[in-house]
Amino acid sequence: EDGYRLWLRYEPIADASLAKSYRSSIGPIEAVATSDTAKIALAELERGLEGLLGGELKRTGATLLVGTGDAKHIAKLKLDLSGLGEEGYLLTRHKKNLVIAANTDQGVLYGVFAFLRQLQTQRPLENLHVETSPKVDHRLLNHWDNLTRTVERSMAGASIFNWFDLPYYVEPYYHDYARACASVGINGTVLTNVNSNATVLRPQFLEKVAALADTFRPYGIQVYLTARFSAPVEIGGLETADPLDPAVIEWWTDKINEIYTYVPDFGGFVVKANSEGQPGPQSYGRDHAEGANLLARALAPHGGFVMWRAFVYDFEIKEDRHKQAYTEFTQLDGQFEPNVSIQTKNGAIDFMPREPFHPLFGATPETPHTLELQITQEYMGGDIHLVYLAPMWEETLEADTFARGAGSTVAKVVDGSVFGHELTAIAGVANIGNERNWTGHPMGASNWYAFGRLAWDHQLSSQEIADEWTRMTFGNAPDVVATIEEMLLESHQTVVDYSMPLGLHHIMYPGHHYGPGPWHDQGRPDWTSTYYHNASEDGIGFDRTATGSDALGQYAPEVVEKWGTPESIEDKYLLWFHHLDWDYEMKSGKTLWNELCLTYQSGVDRVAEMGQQWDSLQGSIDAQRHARVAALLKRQLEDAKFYKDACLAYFHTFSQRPYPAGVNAPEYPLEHYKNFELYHVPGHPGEQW
Ligand SMILES: CO[C@H]1[C@H](O)[C@@H](O)[C@H](O)O[C@@H]1C(=O)O
Repeated sequence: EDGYRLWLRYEPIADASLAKSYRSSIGPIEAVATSDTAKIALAELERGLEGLLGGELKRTGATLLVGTGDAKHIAKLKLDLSGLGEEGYLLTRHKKNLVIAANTDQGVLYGVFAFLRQLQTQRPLENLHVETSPKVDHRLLNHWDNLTRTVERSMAGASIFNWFDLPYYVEPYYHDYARACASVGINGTVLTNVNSNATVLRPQFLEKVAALADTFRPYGIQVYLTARFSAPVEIGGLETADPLDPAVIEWWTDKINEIYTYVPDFGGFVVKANSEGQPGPQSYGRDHAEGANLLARALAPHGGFVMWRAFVYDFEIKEDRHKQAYTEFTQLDGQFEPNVSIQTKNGAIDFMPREPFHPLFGATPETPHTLELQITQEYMGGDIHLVYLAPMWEETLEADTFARGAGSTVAKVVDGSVFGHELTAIAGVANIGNERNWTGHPMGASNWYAFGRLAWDHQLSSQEIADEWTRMTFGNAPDVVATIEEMLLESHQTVVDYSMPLGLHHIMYPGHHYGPGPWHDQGRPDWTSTYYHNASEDGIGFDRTATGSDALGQYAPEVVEKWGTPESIEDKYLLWFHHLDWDYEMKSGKTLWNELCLTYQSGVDRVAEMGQQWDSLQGSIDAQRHARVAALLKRQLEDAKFYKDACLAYFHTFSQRPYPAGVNAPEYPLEHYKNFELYHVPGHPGEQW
């Protein structure tokens, strides 16, 4: 399977004159490789150059100088590496020599990947000067992987972590996973699902965790786990998990000390507490801070930290779900230990195709936030639909919270600069499994790649990242690059348009979350589609202004002003905050009903166009990957039509207005879509085993 190599393909550079010029700039490598990390870096560099340019004998340039500032051959260059920190690197030219330098071997490894990326994307080396260090310290994948190897919400096969064979057998592909992560700067991985039980904390499993940690360490990847709050009861034999109970405190302290005997550089925990049925401190009349601090205090002496999730809503429904996290966490600001970060999804509901940024960003000056993004496409077609997510992440990162005046973007809250936080982290829920190409959809790898790149530098644009990934993955032929880039960059808006346009949300089919279910009433409002779209003869949309749930009131006044009226808010968030008449006149001059129909239709049309664009690349891309994407685009087109038809057929029962010209009316009556329960999805990826 050709996709296995991801973006690290190192195919020979096809352009002969470019290859020649590279060969004349890059000669033998001078490096000191004593640590495992340095050895990996050197091997990667040799492998990359060999693949891209051919063996060393073909290269005629001056010595490529690689190493840390204290190595003799680097020290004598007198480079200023003072701004690079622990992980940054410098790519530069010193007289005739090209240089890859850093303060640590880890920085050198990142520098090597970056240097190879220059060649893979065919950038000139004449004036090479790249100096960069990560804006966020902890850049993690979160695996929603269960110990049984099922994966929640991902469709790319079973979990890559083979808990059955560990620690005896360490799969060679763990190295490939770590290498891919390191190549984009990911430096942490949470091995277990936030919904996991406590089993992984048993000694027999800690041995397995240690084997993985040992494998990942030379790639600069720290291992983290999820901590089930009721572990002291489940595996510790205690009667309570009350975070203030001395026996509980002692149990966690011992457990954490024990973990560090297995994994001396263990990163810490992610915790889902008092959410969707998970146990938590509130089960004992305590609050999130008391729960988080229990773990944080025991981790602190070892340097670990806690990512306490803000994705909280529980069986007792208190208010618009949009508001709950803000209500609970703003009250606790200032009460968390310094090694606690609140892990907050990009939006306040749940990884919808598009969400306005979460109002918690900027609202807890004393407590840092780990931004949680979803790389897996839970509500966006799983590993079947082509959706490049970086534009969506960019939208969140660039959103202005106004917490300390204009320019207090979510990115700057997360990177610590708005409130001066030291602890900075960003997490992405992984989309990989044991599919031979890791992600199922060959284009899904673009999201793994983009996550790492953005976590390192949130100022990179989604366009730049798409360009890099496309060149590295499919080659530099201009038509291939231009076509794929356009497909990628428009794909997120496309999925929004054919599924939940104009600020609609949470109207997916329950369970598998793959297809539409706007008619669904699940007996509790926070899970029910009809609650979120609120369609009736009177119109559609969720009034979250002061006349409604007033979730809008949780944002800064500047945001309230912008989003507070249907006239001033961007169309893309309109129905998220406003309930409007079907005949409401949109900015385009069309009625809301007509605009809704036309937007759904344009999403479908765009998928059809993507199919044609992809067909035009036949012969320019290897047959295997071409065929797979072509086949998936066919299914995506069917699905997009189904989504549109089901939603329009349903909304039409309320609007009772004709379909505007240019919109294909649903093929079947509403019942057809309602009865299509499983929607080609064999079970649902949320299943717990
Ligand atoms: C891991 O559980 C997930 C769950 O599958 C998903 O449907 C939900 O919306 O979000 C949860 C969460 O983020 O905790």
